[in-house]
Amino acid sequence: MIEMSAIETSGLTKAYGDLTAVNDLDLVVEEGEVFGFLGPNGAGKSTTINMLLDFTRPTAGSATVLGYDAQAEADAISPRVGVLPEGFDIYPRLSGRRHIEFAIKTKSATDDPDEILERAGLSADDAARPAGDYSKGMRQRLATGIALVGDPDLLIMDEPSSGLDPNGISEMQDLVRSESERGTTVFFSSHILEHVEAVCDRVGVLNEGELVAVDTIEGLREQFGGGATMTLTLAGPAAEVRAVADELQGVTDVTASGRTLECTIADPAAKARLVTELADAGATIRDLRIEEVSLESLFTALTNGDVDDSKTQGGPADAVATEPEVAR
Ligand SMILES: Nc1ncnc2c1ncn2[C@@H]1O[C@H](COP(=O)(O)OP(=O)(O)OP(=O)(O)O)[C@@H](O)[C@H]1O
Repeated sequence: MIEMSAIETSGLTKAYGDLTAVNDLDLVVEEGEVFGFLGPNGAGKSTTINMLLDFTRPTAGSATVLGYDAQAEADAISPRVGVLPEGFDIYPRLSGRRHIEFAIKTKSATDDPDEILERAGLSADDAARPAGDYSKGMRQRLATGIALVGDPDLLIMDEPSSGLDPNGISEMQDLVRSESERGTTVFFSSHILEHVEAVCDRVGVLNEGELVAVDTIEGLREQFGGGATMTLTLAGPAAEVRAVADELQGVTDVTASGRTLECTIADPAAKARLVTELADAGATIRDLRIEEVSLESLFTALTNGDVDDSKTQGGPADAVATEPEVAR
């Protein structure tokens, strides 16, 4: 069998007049991956998804989804893809269960509605109630259930955690994990880094229509972050053992003051090595604190134009990762 990527775009571009919403996007999402598609509001995430689903036609470039051409073979794609759209309309008077039954019928699928409801996290009682009475979280679960109908090979979720409380977010993340375990590829778009990093194998960061980074979160930290800071409290004077830290590869900056040794760690593997080597040198470590580079600052650095000037247009980011959710 030929290796196939779940999503592959090549030079994918969408311009609205003077505005280039998506610019020359080359992206590969492997089968079985949970891929986070990250970017501030207006970065072009929804436009990209709309092109993958043939809701919008690209101005240039092409895309394949599950091996099919997104434009020429859209009919082959839609039955194999589950979509959780950014905004989701319900029929207020229909029960959640009826929504699911309707989706099964429309897709000519053979799913058991109860099984779908369970996977989406809607209880039988809630499923019997009119969807018009649902909370934001319950609506989101219903929309997810609908996306799961037909056992899709690819699940595309546009801002799935938008408007959810922390509990709802963690349920959504559990769902992504369990669908991924079933073998489904998940493409998860969000403007909030934390929501993405908890579930994604890799992330792609989109800014002003351009892909500014694709990597694992760990990889992004190493590539763009200032690493971690390790603060050790020793039993004796830190100056006596600071040479150990100075000489260790992956440790870039060392300060010794009193019994405190503070080290900047560039290579994650250096953390454990530092502890071992200090102990070998006879130091007693009384306490240890590690501060990772904050994810927000990483995301801000990636989307405010100072990572790679040749790729970004500069100018402030439209939004920051910590921006509170606004109801749509
Ligand atoms: N139909 C359209 N006509 C004109 N401009 C559009 C259209 N759709 C999107 N845009 C513009 O394209 C850019 C990208 O929008 P898009 O909705 O893809 O971003 P996004 O990353 O999904 O943002 P959000 O997180 O806010 O949904 C924005 O500047 C938006 O205003």
